[in-house]
Amino acid sequence: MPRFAQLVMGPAGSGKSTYCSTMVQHCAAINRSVQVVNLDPAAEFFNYPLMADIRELIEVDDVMEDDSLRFGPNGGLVFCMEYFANNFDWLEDCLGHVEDDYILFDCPGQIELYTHLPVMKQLVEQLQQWEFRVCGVFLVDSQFMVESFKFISGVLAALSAMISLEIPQINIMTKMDLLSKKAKTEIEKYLDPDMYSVIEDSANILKSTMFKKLTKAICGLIDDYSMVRFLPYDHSDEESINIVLQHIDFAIQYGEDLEFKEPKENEEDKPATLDEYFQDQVDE
Ligand SMILES: Nc1nc2c(ncn2[C@@H]2O[C@H](COP(=O)(O)OP(=O)(O)OP(=O)(O)O)[C@@H](O)[C@H]2O)c(=O)[nH]1
Ligand SMILES: [Mg+2]
Repeated sequence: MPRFAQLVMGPAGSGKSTYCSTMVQHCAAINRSVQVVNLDPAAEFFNYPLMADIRELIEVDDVMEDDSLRFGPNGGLVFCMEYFANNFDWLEDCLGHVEDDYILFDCPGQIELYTHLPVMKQLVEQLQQWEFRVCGVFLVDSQFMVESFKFISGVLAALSAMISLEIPQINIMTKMDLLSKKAKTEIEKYLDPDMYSVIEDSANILKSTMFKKLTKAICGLIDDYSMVRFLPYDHSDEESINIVLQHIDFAIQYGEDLEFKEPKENEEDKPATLDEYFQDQVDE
């Protein structure tokens, strides 16, 4: 029986922890069991129940206060994540083996974790060895995506995570509720981007021919592979949460080989057949 995981990634403050907590609530409402593991050694507050917490293994504050290490906050986080990568057996103990496991990993916001450090890739490989089907969920704040240049750098950040992890990845623009009406119409063209219109937009702003050419080449490359699309996400809109979940389920084929489970109902009230069930509905 496969197990399922979402690796919730993205720049600092993009809404990863909020996403995890709304996803847990949404899944509870539709009767699906989802658990969250905190992988941010600097996190302080959560509004979701934790299945496991990396701070039980190592905390950034301890690393920074250690006289022999003397790290700052970012170096401290990198040290913690490397320590984590050397102690995956801690995670294995925490995860145990629950039937139909579905786990969200709330990752830290340091972008270098998704660009050139090996720890996330090592985590993916380890999860795959434990029979997890892993989907990357890359979040970017929609407020930082409304202009062509910001959009290009957001796409490149999402792409570098995709390339380094080699797993299916769903990209999400968060905080759609914070956009003005004008920005909302503006952003629609960036969700399923036509890179040639992005080139035109940026050409009007750029003065240097050299950078115009570079932007054109980058946009052309993104368009050729058409690998980057974004789903809009608003944590207060059930429909947007549902659409995101459906895309992720599809990417990791969740539900295809689940065993059918009887709903937990009072045996006496339970209709014996589907026909009886529909008849009950009509009678009511
Ligand atoms: N309005 C609005 N605010 C949001 C949304 N998602 C997140 N936020 C807010 O954005 C801020 C940052 O959200 P977090 O979920 O902590 O972001 P994070 O990516 O976990 O941040 P780090 O772990 O520090 O990298 C919080 O104040 C959230 O309430 C959203 O969809 N809409
Ligand atoms: Mg967080």
